[in-house]
Amino acid sequence: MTQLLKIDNLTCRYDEQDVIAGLSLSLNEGDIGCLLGPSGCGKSTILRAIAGFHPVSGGSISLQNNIISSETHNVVPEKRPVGMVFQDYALFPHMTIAQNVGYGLHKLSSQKRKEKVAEMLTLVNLSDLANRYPHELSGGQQQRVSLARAMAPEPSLILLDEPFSNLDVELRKRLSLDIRDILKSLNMTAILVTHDQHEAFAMCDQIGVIKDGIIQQWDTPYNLYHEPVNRFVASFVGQGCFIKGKLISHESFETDLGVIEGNRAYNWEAGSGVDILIRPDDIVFDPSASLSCKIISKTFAGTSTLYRLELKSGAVIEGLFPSHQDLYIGDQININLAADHLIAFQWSEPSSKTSQ
Ligand SMILES: Nc1ncnc2c1ncn2[C@@H]1O[C@H](COP(=O)(O)OP(=O)(O)OP(=O)(O)O)[C@@H](O)[C@H]1O
Repeated sequence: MTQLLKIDNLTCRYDEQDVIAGLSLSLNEGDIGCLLGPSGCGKSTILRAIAGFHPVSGGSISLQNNIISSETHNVVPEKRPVGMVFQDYALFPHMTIAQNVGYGLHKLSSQKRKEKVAEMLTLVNLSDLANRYPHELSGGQQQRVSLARAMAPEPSLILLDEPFSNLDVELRKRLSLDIRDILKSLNMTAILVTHDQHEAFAMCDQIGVIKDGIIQQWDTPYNLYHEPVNRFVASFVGQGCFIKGKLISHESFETDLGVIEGNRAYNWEAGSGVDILIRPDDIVFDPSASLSCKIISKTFAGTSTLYRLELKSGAVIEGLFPSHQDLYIGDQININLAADHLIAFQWSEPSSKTSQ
């Protein structure tokens, strides 16, 4: 695997105030990375720094082993092999779709430009609309044009800044998968900025969860969900809640769900107080199980239903059960814990989301 992008100890500031602090990550060629985090955490600033629109006040950004941004060296945006796709599509309204896609191809002969535009429009499945103007297209079609325009000059890296946020939920889902397929078919490397974790999970190979300008974890979607490195990532990514427990051996805890075994060793002292992350899919409805709880609320979600469950101790957890089994608020039911990945945090760490 060849590394394409390397961000090393990056610091960016506005008005003397650091908004990105010591951020490092790397992305391999052909991978789709994601910057995920709450509003204002610094995602767009990082993307703007990679594109060359925001100066770097510390650290560096390298593309194909060449530094493109540092405190002392800044390659201008138009000289960077980087394409951008914006939230509002940013198409030129007075140009046809074909002219928009061909905009960055002025170095090619007119024949080659025509061929490239046709190739790109075929790729995004819009060949029939080449002579229309942007206002004659739907939002999803305009965003596909925007992607075709960004890809046409064959940049090394595509940056996508909240590209689906103007679209409705169903279209977002479909288009994010379409765009992933298109990028993968060309082995393009890309970075997506979003605050929507479902989009990040569906599209990306690597995701960086960012809080207050600091990257908390840069990892695969699977690891972010199952192996979050801290409480913020555990709370921000996926659903779940924490139950209180006590470490009784390096791998087992005494909790309101009984004694539970982890899949990793914790080197804390026996008796240490911990919060244990319980995902809704870790809880299995099982009439023959010995652990009982009461349903206090339910949210229907199509193929599954999310139940809030109160344990005898008063602690509340969530369980996600297939919706063909309809259970009622107030029902006393029996459950099992089936967690392959048990994540615990010591009480000394600041708590952000607990069940009690
Ligand atoms: N031009 C500016 N001048 C001063 N501060 C700014 C400026 N632009 C952004 N900021 C601040 O920098 C921080 C990071 O902003 P940024 O836009 O990168 O966040 P974001 O994660 O992309 O947010 P969102 O998801 O809301 O777009 C925020 O605290 C924001 O208020």
